[in-house]
Amino acid sequence: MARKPFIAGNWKMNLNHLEAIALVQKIAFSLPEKYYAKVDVAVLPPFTDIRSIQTLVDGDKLLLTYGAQDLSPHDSGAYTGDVSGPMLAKLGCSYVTVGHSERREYHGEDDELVGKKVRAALKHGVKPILCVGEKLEVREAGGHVGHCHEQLLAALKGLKAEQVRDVVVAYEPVWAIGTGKVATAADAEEVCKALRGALADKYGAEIADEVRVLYGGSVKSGNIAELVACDNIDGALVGGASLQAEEFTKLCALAAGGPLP
Ligand SMILES: O=C(CO)COP(=O)(O)O
Repeated sequence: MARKPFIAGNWKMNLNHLEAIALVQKIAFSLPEKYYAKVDVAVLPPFTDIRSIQTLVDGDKLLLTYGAQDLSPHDSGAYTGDVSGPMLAKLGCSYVTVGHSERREYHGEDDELVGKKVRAALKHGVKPILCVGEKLEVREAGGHVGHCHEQLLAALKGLKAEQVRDVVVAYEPVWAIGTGKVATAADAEEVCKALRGALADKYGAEIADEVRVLYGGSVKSGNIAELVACDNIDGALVGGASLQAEEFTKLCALAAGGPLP
């Protein structure tokens, strides 16, 4: 089946709500509506920006969607500093990243917690973008496919096949994030193909065929075309390049198959 490419901009801890409005306005202005027939585009800003973006997207009826970068596994309660799935749903979030390597590294998130967050997102109709990826030493030892496979299945544990349809998987090799070292298209395809294969074995070919598998790690307008040309790479989770309107627009247009606007 032909999966529609998907480009998600993970802003990480960048841009206040005023800067967020300016960036989304620029993207909306420079990427004409016709491109959205061929590519889905989302931005994933910090929590403090989401309400402003919701107002802008709703007010101007933009085709771009948005989401968050994390959520609590709980729906409400005494969890100081956390933000819940129902809160994100109320803000119109379509997506939430879960299991990003920066959360695994700086907040000690393990596969069990990541799995709880995946379930919390699905419960409230927010699609989780489940990130998996190996560190450099794992790749050098040749363990990358096995490592990502394990992270994927551990986070999806307990889900019904029907629920897995709504999960987006993102393969983000840790050594390629923010380093300018992009995995070659062949390296990325090897893992994305294996992840889709694991989904097919566990949940059936039909579901595996539908799930979008993204690549992330130093994606730019200069390398997006060869990545999305791979059979099993359905788009990208973009960090640094998603903070520049012109570069991000170019990248989205190329993922749509061009031409540049
Ligand atoms: O972590 C990433 C997206 O989630 C990738 O970040 P960069 O595109 O800045 O390498």
